[in-house]
Amino acid sequence: MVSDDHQQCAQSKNVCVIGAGPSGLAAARELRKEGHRVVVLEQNHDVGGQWLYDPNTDQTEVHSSVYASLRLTSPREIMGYTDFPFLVKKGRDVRRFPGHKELWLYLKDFCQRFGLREMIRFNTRVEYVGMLDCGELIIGNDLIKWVVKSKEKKADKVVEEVFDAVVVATGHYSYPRLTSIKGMDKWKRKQMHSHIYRVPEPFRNEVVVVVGNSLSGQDISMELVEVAKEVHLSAKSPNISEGLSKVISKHNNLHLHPQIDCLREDGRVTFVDGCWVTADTILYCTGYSYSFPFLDTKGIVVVDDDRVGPLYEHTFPPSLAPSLSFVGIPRKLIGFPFFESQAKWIAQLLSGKRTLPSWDQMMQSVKEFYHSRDVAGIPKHNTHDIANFEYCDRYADQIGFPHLEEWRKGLCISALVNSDANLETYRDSWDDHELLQEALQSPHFTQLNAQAFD
Ligand SMILES: Cc1cc2nc3c(=O)[nH]c(=O)nc-3n(C[C@H](O)[C@H](O)[C@H](O)COP(=O)(O)OP(=O)(O)OC[C@H]3O[C@@H](n4cnc5c(N)ncnc54)[C@H](O)[C@@H]3O)c2cc1C
Repeated sequence: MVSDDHQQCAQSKNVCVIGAGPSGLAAARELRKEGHRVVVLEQNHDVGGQWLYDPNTDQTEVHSSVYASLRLTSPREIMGYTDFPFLVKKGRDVRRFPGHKELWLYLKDFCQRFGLREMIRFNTRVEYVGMLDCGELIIGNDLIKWVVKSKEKKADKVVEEVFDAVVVATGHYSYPRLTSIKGMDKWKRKQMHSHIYRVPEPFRNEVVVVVGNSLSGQDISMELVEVAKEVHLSAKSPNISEGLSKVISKHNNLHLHPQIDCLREDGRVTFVDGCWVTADTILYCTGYSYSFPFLDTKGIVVVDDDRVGPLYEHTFPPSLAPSLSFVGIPRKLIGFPFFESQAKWIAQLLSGKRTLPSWDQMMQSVKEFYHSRDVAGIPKHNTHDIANFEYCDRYADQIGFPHLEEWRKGLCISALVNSDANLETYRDSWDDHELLQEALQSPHFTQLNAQAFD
């Protein structure tokens, strides 16, 4: 284990990071590097967040939505943190798109390498975060302090602590986004969300309706067809990818339908085109909602139709910055390096090395961002979908963080294009060999390779 060099910073703060998933780990590391005193509170028994697979779905609250067969949708080369490549390791899952466990092991290696575990209190769930009542509310400056109440598993006692700053890194793939369908409450057969789907076996010989054809909907349908009697995939749009069309034409028991119109008490599921099937199970692959049940900001930060706001650059609520921040809110970007850039920014703001724009400027920026999304016809619930490398580079510029390497961008796009055309095979067969060579010959792999596991 080699710990990072810690800076002596003039304004060292007591910081609580909530969550030890990929974004919380990046935050903890950068905060400590900057000289802050860091405590990470993690409800689970280990690091990894989504990547800590949890086969038990019968308990009331499960964090991870990862299913047993899940393999990465992005190639491993683009997944790593900027100075810790996600290398192929002997005796492990060496595939380019490895299974979920390999990413979990990578995150454990990351913690080991940089000595992060010592900052983490495991099995400790945060139940409340709120501003310390200082008599009057002092908004927008350093004097806000935060009360964090947490509870250790199997202990009754709630521990109350006060911090100078809180970084929320609790992820957003754990609270199912449920659709509302006519007759849903009266439909007596099995209805479940992909959040608690793990293996196909319980659906053997069943007729299953899968709602939603996003990544999980497609993946799960593809494995269900091997055991279920029939799989009926209900998609919002009739425009499906070439890859999905190929899969459907290959399997006699996989059928595509439009949206569901209503559910009937006798088990019928009727689609908007009038077709119907009698199903045993409806599996909702309808995505996830942002939720921070522990967070009390007196209404300053709210979640409105999956818009968490107002957040300056998806990270800081202007009225509470920099003492309250969020890492990992944006979707549809290359996650780990972005989390690092967010973490660095937060750490440097807290130490006083950098300053934020004025409250007015931050609010104006948020407003302009919302307006640009409205004009582009992007629904509010997709506020945090970035899908834009330029945004990541602009974000990085604010703190002098390196831009995403061109090969990272290229490999990300080639995987997306390949999955679109070859849904069933893209994780095992590809044609981006030149880009891959470029990546493997880049400093990320050639210079950091030796350091990563020395
Ligand atoms: C099915 C699925 C497939 C995915 N595939 C990919 C992929 O191929 N590539 C990719 O880049 N991303 C993928 N993702 C996205 C994935 O979520 C991110 O890679 C990453 O895990 C986000 O990290 P995070 O730390 O922000 O959140 P998480 O990984 O969710 O970690 C949050 C942590 O916070 C903890 N926590 C939450 N609430 C509390 C509390 N109250 N108190 C204490 N601790 C708390 C949780 O236990 C958890 O450890 C996938 C997600 C899902 C669900």
